[in-house]
Amino acid sequence: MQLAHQPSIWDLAEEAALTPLAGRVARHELSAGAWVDHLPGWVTGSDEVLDVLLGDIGWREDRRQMYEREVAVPRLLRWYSGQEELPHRLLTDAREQLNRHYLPELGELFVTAGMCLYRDGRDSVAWHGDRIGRGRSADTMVAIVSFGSPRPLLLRPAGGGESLRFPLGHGDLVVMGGSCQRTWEHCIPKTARPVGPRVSVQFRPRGVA
Ligand SMILES: O=C(O)CCC(=O)C(=O)O
Ligand SMILES: [Fe+2]
Repeated sequence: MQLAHQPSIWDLAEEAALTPLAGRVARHELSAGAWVDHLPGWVTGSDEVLDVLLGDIGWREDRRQMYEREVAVPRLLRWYSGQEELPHRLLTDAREQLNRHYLPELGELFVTAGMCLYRDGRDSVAWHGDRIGRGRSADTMVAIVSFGSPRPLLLRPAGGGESLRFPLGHGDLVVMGGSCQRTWEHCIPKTARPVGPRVSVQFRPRGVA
């Protein structure tokens, strides 16, 4: 006699998938030719992706050049050059779908994947633009897919001003485009609220960081 199939956690976990971008992603025009596209819930079934990202994928502490000086960055980093296979096929599919959607406007491909792990509310990144490389002088795009605990991405005009707040939850997409890296700054502020880990995956064209 065969035993009845016991449901396991794998039967309950929803398989990670992408939802369509076209006609659903909302564009927010900022000043000076900068814009932000936002699509909450772009990825469904994100738990299995987060599980992989929170595993041993080679996270390391890093230092990064910001504001013309080197500052300690309170978060862990993992960089994928574009040659190296990404740790979950959903991320490879995500880059492909972003390329199909944005290529006509961007004129080149998203290649690299920079990943940041914010272990808790004490991890953060200070106000900055992604201005190492071509983002300093030319329009470009940085596409961010967020997994895990929601954290807000704040944007303000470079040099200061009122800030805009984009909540980034599990499976959400935000794309910073146009002059955003030159004329605006962004940050992930610290929070005293008890928050779990968050992983940000940022796709950029070659030569933008
Ligand atoms: O955590 C994020 O989503 C943003 C990270 C970021 O701005 C950066 O690493 O340049
Ligand atoms: Fe950034």
